[in-house]
Amino acid sequence: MKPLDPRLLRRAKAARTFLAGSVLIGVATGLLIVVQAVLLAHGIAGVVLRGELAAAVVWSLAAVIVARALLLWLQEVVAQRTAAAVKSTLRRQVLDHSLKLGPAWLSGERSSALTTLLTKGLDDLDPYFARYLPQLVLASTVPAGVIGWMATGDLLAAGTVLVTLPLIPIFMALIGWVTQAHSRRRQHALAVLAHHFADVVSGLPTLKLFGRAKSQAVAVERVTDRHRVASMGSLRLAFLSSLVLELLASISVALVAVGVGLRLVDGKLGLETALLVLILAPEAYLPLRQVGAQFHASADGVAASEEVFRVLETPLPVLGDRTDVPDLRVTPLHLHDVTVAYAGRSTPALEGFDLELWPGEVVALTGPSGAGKSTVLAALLGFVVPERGVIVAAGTAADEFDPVLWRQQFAWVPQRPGLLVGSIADNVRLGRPAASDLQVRQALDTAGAAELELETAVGEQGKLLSGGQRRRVALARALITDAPVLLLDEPTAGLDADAEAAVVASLRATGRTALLVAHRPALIAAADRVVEVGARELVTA
Ligand SMILES: Nc1ncnc2c1ncn2[C@@H]1O[C@H](COP(=O)(O)OP(=O)(O)OP(=O)(O)O)[C@@H](O)[C@H]1O
Repeated sequence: MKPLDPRLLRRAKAARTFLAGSVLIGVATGLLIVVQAVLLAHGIAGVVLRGELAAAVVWSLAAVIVARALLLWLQEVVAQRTAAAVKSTLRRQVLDHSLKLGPAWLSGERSSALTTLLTKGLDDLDPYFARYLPQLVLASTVPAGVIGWMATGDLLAAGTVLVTLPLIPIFMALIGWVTQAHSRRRQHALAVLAHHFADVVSGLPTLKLFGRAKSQAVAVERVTDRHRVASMGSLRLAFLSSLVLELLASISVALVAVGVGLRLVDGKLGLETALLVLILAPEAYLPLRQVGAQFHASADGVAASEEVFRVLETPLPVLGDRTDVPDLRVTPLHLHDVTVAYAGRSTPALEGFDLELWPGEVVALTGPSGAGKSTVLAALLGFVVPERGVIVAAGTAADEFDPVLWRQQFAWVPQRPGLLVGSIADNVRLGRPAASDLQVRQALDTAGAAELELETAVGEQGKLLSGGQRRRVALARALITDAPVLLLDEPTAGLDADAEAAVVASLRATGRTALLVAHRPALIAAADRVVEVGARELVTA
């Protein structure tokens, strides 16, 4: 684990400003430490040798202490604000990047692990900014100033500190290697715990039905235990390494003290200089020791930020930028030899697929489960990039167009439509935010959802609605757009025969081009053409 990840500075502007501010505060703190030691040594020597304590020394000492307290407060305030700014910057960047990587990438990630990373994971960066980084700056500024000043009074003591001081970073680096592995293990254990828990909670009704709820409780216990063991391991390591660093620093200070004491007795060193060296010696080691201690507190945050960079460094697909997207109301679409392979799969999900989609026609895609029907829709929407083959509109490959403008040509109802918390009307309006209540009502009626009230709550992921109702709300959301092509993945699943017939009739009445993934005979029969995915041949209905 690097003491300071340059990517953090590169990605978050707030971190750069903070580091610059910390260096200024670090230099000022170093100066104040030396001034404080000089004043203390002068004051104590005055009392011991002359029996007097100058008021100027007392007041100056008080001023230095107040100034140090103010610097500490300033550092804390700036650090907390920086941590908040960096976390929100990283969160925004990860969300933006995930959106650009698209649904195909997201489906390969564990959403619960990503959620944990963006919430609790990044919160672990607080101690990194509030404690570790300021201490790291102090560790690289204060010892230099302190040793330099010591050298002006006692070269031998300064030499002793100079020789023993590097031992601390060497031990810290050794401990760092071990800590890194521990932190990764802990982050992994936390991610496993998060998605295991999320899976169990979402599957609780099924588990109860099959009488497996108790055994899952045992599994959750096991995963929790693994997280506990990993956390305890990290704590053990933190305590042990603090012990080692404290011991090293104490022995080093003792070495300096013995030398100073002997020379003081021999009369080779004045009392004031000896006091100055004795006061300053621990100050040289303190920032390094503290850095070691804070390193553990922030290791989890750094591990989380590494995970963030893994996401941010996932290369984005090359996106087209042409804005002259043809109007698919009048332009046919051609899919030629389209082959799509998902990462980590040995066989392509869709192989050598050909299709012509003419304006206004209703085409049904059929084929066995897993044949690649949904993948055809994903390829049209640009969510997956074909490994081979091309999608062409008006003589131009679809991937040359700006994807946002290209997708405006389509309205999509996926197999599992994502509904947001809010009312039915809110969800339908996602298709056209300015739609009036009347237009929302009409879209719902056309989608066969006449019985649904506009203000009915849909709940999280549409959980307050039945499966069929969710699909019809999603269908209404697609219909209310003015997209010329409808891509509908089993739009009538969960509907009874009458409702299905009504939906099919109203789909036709819109006059738009529709590509339907269809299993049910009524839907297949209603299409102008049926294309079997996986068969590479067109069947006319
Ligand atoms: N994100 C993904 N990552 C890896 N493999 C995937 C992904 N999505 C789909 N697949 C695989 O690609 C193949 C085609 O999937 P697709 O969903 O297109 O099939 P489908 O014909 O729509 O199936 P169904 O009728 O069951 O919905 C399947 O073998 C599936 O396991």
